Amino acid sequence: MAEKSSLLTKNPFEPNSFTSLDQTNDSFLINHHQCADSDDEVIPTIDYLMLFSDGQDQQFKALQYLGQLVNHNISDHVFEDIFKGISDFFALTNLEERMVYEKKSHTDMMRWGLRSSSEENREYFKVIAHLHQHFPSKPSNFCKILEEYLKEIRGIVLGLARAVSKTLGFEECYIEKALNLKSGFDVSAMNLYPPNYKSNDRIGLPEHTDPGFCVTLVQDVNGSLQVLSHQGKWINVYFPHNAILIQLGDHLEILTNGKYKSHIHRVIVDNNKMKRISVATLHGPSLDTFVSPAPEFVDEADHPVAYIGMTYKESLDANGGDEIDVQSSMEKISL
Ligand SMILES: O=C(O)CCC(=O)C(=O)O
Ligand SMILES: [Fe+2]
Repeated sequence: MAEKSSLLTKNPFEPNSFTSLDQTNDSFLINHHQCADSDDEVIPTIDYLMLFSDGQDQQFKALQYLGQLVNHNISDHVFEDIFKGISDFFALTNLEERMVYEKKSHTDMMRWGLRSSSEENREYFKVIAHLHQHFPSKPSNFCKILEEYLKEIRGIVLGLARAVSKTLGFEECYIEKALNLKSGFDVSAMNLYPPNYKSNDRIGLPEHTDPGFCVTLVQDVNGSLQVLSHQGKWINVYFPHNAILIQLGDHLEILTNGKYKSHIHRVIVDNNKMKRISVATLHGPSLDTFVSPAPEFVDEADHPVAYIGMTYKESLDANGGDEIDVQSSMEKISL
C-alpha cells in the first residue's frame, strides 16, 4: 500500500473524475438511485455493452467515469456461488485449517491472514488467479466456483483493456500488448469484514491504491468501502446488486504517465453488526513486463516522465512485499 501522505497529495480524479450523475445527461450512464447519504457523491454506473458501441465519443465519456459496471453478462449464479463459496470457506473450515495458509515464504501461492488491530480489521484469503491458478481443496466445490468466476471476470477485464485503448486513440490491443495482459499476474483477495465478526477498531483496510491495470471488486452487501474524491472527500461506495466495481490500478497510471490515476480507497468497519464479503481481483501485467510511461504520453515541456520504469515483479518487490500481497509501491516508482 502507498503511504498516506503521498496518497493525499495526488489528484486521483483526472480524467476519470467521479462526479454526480445529476451533472450529466449521458444516456449510457445509468442514473441509479443509491442509498448514499444525501451529501454523498455518486459513483457512476457504466453499461459494459455501451463501451463497445460505435461512437468514439461515447466510449471516451464512459471511460472517464469508470466506476460500477453493469450489463456485463455474467450470470447471477456466478455471483451467488462465489459468495457462498467464500462464506463456506470462512465458516466451514476451522481456524487451524485456514492457518495452514498463513505466510510461510515469499513464494506462497495462497495466503491467509487475520488482522485485528487499530490499523486493519479483516480476515482474508488470497490466491494467485492467473497465469497459473492455485486454489484450496476445501470446501469441495470451491475450486470450480473460483475457476468459473475468474474466467468470467478476466473476459470483462480484457474487454475493458480494449475499450480503454480505443478511447486513448490506440489500436484495440494496445494496453493488452503493453502490459502483456494475456500472461498477466492476477491475484484475488477474498475479504471478510469484520474478521470473525469482530473488529478492534474502525479501519477495515487502510487507504491505498492497488498495483496493476485495474481491480475488479464484487461484494455481497453494500457498505464499508470508500473512495477518495478529487475534493479529498471520502465517498461511500454503494453499487447495484451484482455490479462490478472497476478501480484503476497503478500500472495504468504509470503507462499513461499519470493521465489515468489509480484510485485511492479504504474500508471502514464501524460496527460489528454487519458482515461483508468482498472479492478484489488485481489484474496485473505479466511479472516480466517492463512498465514505464509510454512515449505517447510524454512531452518534455508539459508532461515530463513522472515514473521510474521497472518490471511488474520489481515493482511488487520494491517495498519488500511478496508477490501474492500485491502491495502498491507508487511512492518508490513516482519521480
Ligand atoms: O473489501 C473491499 O471493499 C476492498 C478490498 C481492497 O481494496 C483490496 O483487497 O485491495
Ligand atoms: Fe484495494
